[in-house]
Amino acid sequence: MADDSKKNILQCPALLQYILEENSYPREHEQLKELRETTLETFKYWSLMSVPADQGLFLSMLLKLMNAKKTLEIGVFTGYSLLTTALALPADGQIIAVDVNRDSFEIGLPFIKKAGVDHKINFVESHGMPVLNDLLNDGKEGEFDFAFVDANKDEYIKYHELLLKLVKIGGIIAYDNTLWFGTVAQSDDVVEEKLKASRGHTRELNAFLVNDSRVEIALLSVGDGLTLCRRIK
Ligand SMILES: C[S@@+](CC[C@H](N)C(=O)[O-])C[C@H]1O[C@@H](n2cnc3c(N)ncnc32)[C@H](O)[C@@H]1O
Repeated sequence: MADDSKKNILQCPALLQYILEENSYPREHEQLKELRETTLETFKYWSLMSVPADQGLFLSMLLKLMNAKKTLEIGVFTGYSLLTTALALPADGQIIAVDVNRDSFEIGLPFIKKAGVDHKINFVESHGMPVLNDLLNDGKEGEFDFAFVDANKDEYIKYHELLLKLVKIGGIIAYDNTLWFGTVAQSDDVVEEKLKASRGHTRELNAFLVNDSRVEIALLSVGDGLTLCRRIK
């Protein structure tokens, strides 16, 4: 099984294997499967950065239920969540996808092209904050139906303030990894050193969102934790 097993809130490997192998992989788009396998071969352990297949199926259904057309993504890596989004949007859908590293996006790009959805994607090699600020300065307030944030945890709260302006009322902002390997529920002294900083940022984000009356929230225990924020103000 792919490294999906390591960064997942389900702590029961057999159950996770059942969900992935007997439910999600059989329904995964052929190009998503190829992208996932190439990511695993290329990045080995670090392929766990990709959104897992069960979460991908959920995101796809959500985007279709919302009739989403214009979306934002911060944190592309090789493009599993990006290709998932591009496949779910209508033919005239548009995604602004931002990542500081173009090289990993290029690894996934052939599969995005093979799936015939590259025309929906505008990839921007940049940090997330300047792109969001530019969009606001260009008058794109309220233009987006959906935003997916899967990047540097230390800026999620800053992204939130800008995304609340860019995403329309009724639209959804989704934050990935909001359970951070389950460490959010552990005491600091038992958490592995390399996970500590993002654990702190994630706990801060979760506490912030609970008190944010501008959004309705749902923290889903899928993948590594996914928080949906529906803008209501
Ligand atoms: C967990 S991976 C994204 C995985 C991706 N959503 C997928 O399904 O494959 C995180 C990505 O965030 C990018 N990143 C890190 N800091 C960033 C920043 N400040 N702005 C934009 N992207 C950033 C990294 O280069 C990396 O590709």
